[in-house]
Amino acid sequence: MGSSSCEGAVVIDGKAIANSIHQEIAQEVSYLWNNYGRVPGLAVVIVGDRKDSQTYVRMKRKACTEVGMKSISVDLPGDASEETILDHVMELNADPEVHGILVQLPLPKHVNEERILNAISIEKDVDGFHPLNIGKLCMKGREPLFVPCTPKGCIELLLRMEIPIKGKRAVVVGRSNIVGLPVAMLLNKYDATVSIVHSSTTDCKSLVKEADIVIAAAGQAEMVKGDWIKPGAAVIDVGTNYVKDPTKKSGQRLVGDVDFTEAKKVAGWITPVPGGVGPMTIAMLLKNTLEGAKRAFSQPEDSNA
Ligand SMILES: Nc1nc(=O)c2c([nH]1)NC[C@@H]1CN(c3ccc(C(=O)N[C@@H](CCC(=O)O)C(=O)O)cc3)C=[N+]21
Repeated sequence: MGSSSCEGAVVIDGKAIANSIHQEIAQEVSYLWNNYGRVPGLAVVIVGDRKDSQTYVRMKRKACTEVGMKSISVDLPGDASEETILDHVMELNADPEVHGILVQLPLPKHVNEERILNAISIEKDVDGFHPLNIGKLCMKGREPLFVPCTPKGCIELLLRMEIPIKGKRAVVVGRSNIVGLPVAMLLNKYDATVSIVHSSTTDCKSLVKEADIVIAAAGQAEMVKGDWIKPGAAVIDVGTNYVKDPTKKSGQRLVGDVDFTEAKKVAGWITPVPGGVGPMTIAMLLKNTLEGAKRAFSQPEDSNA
């Protein structure tokens, strides 16, 4: 399970792997219900009506209820003030039925994103975006309370496909706070030798070509070409770029940061878009929420315990 291959690389079936993780989580949720009489709760906050954000938020809320968790929805108008959003975060921080808080990004331009993310209780920071959680992720011998979902999903794919990490060369394309940087730090924790390439790197291609593991997270449609890939490498494509496609009813098509058709011919493993990292991001969000709930339930001072 979890892969298929006819020509070239093994295509990693992220959707199938995410589905089996959902099943594992659903079992743990029913165990918690049977033993504690409580279920994990995930609050998803959305500000404004961006179409892509609404799609992702809908998927997160649906996945949450499907595994038996409680979904708490906070939908605010695009002109909601920073104070209003902060008030909602504070209320969720104090709510004993909420174990995870996700504020969908990007926030409207008038809102200071950093201020909102800093206000989320680190015990409920299921996105893993709080600076304290990111800081611990980077430090030797320290463990954050939560690892960011997309980076955690990339590692989970490598682990479940039994792709070796220790001692291997990994190259991360992109250095965003939510994917590139944390995934590089995680690969470092798993003892890969990690390089990060970005918009100011002079020769991305030759660096990527040395990699046993490539994580493409630059947000540039199909920028990683087939001839950038070392034969047999594992290629994990984090990109979610919508490009114009007049042959589609919607007029657009979702593509990754990797030229899939060409890279598949040389890689050892490759993730498709869609159906690769995307579903894993949601599976890891549920996993983080479950972990947060288990920590809360095992605390004697927890108000509902
Ligand atoms: N606070 C916050 N946390 C996030 O984790 C977060 C966020 N903000 N803002 C936006 C990005 C994006 N993101 C995705 C989640 C699932 C898919 C996913 O499941 N994609 C499907 C396809 C979906 C489609 O067809 O549009 C797939 O790749 O197969 C993609 C992207 C989470 N993000």
